[in-house]
Amino acid sequence: MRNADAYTIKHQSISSINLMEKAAKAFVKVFKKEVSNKESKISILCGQGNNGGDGLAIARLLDDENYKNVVVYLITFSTGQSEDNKKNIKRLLKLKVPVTIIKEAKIVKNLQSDVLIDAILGSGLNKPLQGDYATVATFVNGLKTKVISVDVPTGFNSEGGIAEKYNGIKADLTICFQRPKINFFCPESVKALDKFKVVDIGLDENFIESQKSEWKLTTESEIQQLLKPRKNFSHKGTYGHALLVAGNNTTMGAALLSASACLHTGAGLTTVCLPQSGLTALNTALPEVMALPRNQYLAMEAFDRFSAIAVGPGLGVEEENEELLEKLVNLRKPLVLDADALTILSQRGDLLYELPAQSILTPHMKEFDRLFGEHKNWWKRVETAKREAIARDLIFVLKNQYTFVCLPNGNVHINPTGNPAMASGGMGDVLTGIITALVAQSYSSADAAILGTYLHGKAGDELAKERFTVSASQVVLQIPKTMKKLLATD
Ligand SMILES: NC(=O)C1=CN([C@@H]2O[C@H](COP(=O)(O)OP(=O)(O)OC[C@H]3O[C@@H](n4cnc5c(N)ncnc54)[C@H](O)[C@@H]3O)[C@@H](O)[C@H]2O)[C@@H](O)CC1
Repeated sequence: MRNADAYTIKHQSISSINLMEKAAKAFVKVFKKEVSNKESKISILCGQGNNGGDGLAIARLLDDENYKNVVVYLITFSTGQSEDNKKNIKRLLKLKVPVTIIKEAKIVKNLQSDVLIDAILGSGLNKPLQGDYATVATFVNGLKTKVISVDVPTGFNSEGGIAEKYNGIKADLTICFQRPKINFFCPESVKALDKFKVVDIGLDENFIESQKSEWKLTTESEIQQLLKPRKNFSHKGTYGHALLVAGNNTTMGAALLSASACLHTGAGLTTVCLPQSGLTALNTALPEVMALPRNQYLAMEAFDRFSAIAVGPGLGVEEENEELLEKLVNLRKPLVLDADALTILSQRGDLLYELPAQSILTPHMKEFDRLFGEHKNWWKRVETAKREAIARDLIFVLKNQYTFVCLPNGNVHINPTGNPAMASGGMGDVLTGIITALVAQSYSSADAAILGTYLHGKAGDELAKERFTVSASQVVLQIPKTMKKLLATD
């Protein structure tokens, strides 16, 4: 963003002070919707850098908008002051907005306001908060006032691991400029923010897009371009034959959910390789789906006819399933590996390192750590996934509210869809079914992982608009509607 900032200033003949003005305007536009009462008591805490400069410009713009009780507190714990900060203080001092200089943290302890705007430190943070800065953050967090941060909460680093003992400001809302910070997508960010909104401040988009970055936030238009419509004169053979090796006596539901997701995501044919005890349930619940009984007579030739094979949902970790997984790995065709298949792999390092290229692994945090060891935080976990994806030509779908899809080319696609209403059993089985259906329909492993993850979350988001919780079966039935809508708006 700093490069984009500099590029925009140079190539669009916009001065840095005007860019700051644009950022402040974009902030105020969202702020007005969040805090519509013009009588609200608003305290703005400003630092001495450009984040503080934004805060000063915001104070002036809120005054223009007739917010009647705006008070600015200028934090002067450091010696330097940025040029644009100086310019904005001059502009502000022409108005009647009260400005108090803060030399000691204790003044913040008793601030009386309805809303506090945090513009102390932004993306310029270069070390953890210490001394008075840390004390101010502690006092702000104790105020029980709604806190809205400018660009990033004070003390929160935009990239890299989030400290286990975060000591910065906890914001109710962060209004962030142009692009979300990568750390917003790590679960540990809950220590620093409840939600964030990204506002366009007019940085050069072509330049941003041209910048090399391994981080890609999946967008709806990319998904619309990936998604292939059904073809004229097509038939079931056109859309592949998916196999799910799944289910066990007490976990047959996982196999059914996966198979149902596969069917509804458009695989031409779906077969489940399951124990005899699941046949009645499968035939009753999903008459469209075929069965391949999983017993001692199962020959590996039976696996030749499938265009995609997933293994793991509700499989069980018994010896015979471990042997079957080994045989599947030895077929040397890409696999989709989930749940118990991942558990088996975590005990069979030899198999893990023999996985066929382009296989897709869909672990949640615990499954991932069982495979590759404990990780201190999500940043480190994603680093490992990136490294393993590159080294072994694998795709990792690291499940989380914002799932990270790590590809063999080193890119990490952050999936923006999905929500807490979906946090319930069976969701992972559904995701496996969706991804497998896409592989069966000839999507590359990378595209199937990116697209499948997006569709899964998007279907859940559509359902969550009207529901407190969303079940896995509901997501399955929503998938065809979600796909249709995405194509319709293309
Ligand atoms: N393209 C962009 O990203 C734009 C950024 N703007 C604003 O500029 C901000 C970045 O401004 P700056 O680079 O001036 O940096 P900040 O305002 O975030 O920080 C100011 C200075 O504080 C010092 N500092 C860092 N960590 C500290 C710590 N732990 N304790 C005490 N002092 C510390 C550093 O020397 C830093 O330069 C953004 O967050 C955003 O609010 C906007 O004004 C316009 C456009």
